[in-house]
Amino acid sequence: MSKTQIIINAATGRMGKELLQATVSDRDASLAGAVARAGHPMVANDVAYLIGSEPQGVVISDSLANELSNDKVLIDFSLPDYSMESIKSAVEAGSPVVIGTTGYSEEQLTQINNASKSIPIVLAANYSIGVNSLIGLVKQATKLLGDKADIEIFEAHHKHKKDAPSGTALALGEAVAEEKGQNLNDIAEWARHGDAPRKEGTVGFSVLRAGDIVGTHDVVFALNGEMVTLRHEAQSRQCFASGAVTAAKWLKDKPVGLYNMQDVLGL
Ligand SMILES: NC(=O)C1=CN([C@@H]2O[C@H](COP(=O)(O)OP(=O)(O)OC[C@H]3O[C@@H](n4cnc5c(N)ncnc54)[C@H](OP(=O)(O)O)[C@@H]3O)[C@@H](O)[C@H]2O)C=CC1
Ligand SMILES: O=C(O)C1=N[C@H](C(=O)O)C[C@H](O)C1
Repeated sequence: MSKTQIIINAATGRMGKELLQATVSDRDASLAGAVARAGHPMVANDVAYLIGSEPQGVVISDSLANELSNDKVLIDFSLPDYSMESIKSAVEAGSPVVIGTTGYSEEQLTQINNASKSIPIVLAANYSIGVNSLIGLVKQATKLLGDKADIEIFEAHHKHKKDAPSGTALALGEAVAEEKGQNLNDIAEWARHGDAPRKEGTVGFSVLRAGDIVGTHDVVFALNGEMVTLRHEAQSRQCFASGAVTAAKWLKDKPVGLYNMQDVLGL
């Protein structure tokens, strides 16, 4: 079986570097390109400078369009506006895309859905096997306790994270809402301040941003006198990066369409 050729977008980012490392370490993948912002000091250098490895023979480019082709899978963990431009380039080139970026608007999500009519796309707020298993556990707990318990979702991330709540917290909230047969927007309490008692049947969200926390998510089911907490704690970014490379290998020969990490893992 031929190796999956992968292009890493936003290669100089926290996840970009982790994705380069995961790609070069995977025996069934080959790093076919790496892209950074035009003017970034790393452009025109070998990716080895970003991951502290032997030279890889892959020079960091500042033009995504020049790197893309339909036999290469793009992995994009960047920021929503730039990511949308990148997905447009992928549609023009016919390249499959694994999207890890979070914080999209409803309109951007609709555009991604439209793009998936031309190219295969995996979209997931979290590529770790742990979080994707947690989603199933949360559905099960909601089935058992959802009509009796107060459900709260807490997430903690590093101080540089831009979007809140995290994409993963939203996906966990969607899992609860789906199991309750409701829309998340109808039952979510996004913030509390001042005179703000809990409303029956809502799902409360709380967010912490501090230091270099990689990512922690709790889903709490609180009853009178007892509480069940389901927690995922990422101890490094490796779990996200290796999951995204797994998704790229899975996506390579798939028909056009929009997939998620549950599809990739067969969960
Ligand atoms: N799905 C998952 O499993 C995970 C998702 N994420 C998500 O991935 C995304 C990235 O996270 P992280 O790596 O921590 O963030 P960083 O801020 O470290 O990286 C963002 C990258 O995007 C690049 N970028 C942004 N705008 C542009 C632009 N206009 N042109 C070119 N490059 C651009 C930045 O380049 P520059 O530095 O030059 O500005 C940077 O390399 C976030 O949305 C995060 O939530 C994170 C972890 C796991
Ligand atoms: O920005 C991050 O770091 C992370 N973002 C993703 C999210 O928004 O859920 C996944 C992970 O928690 C790390």
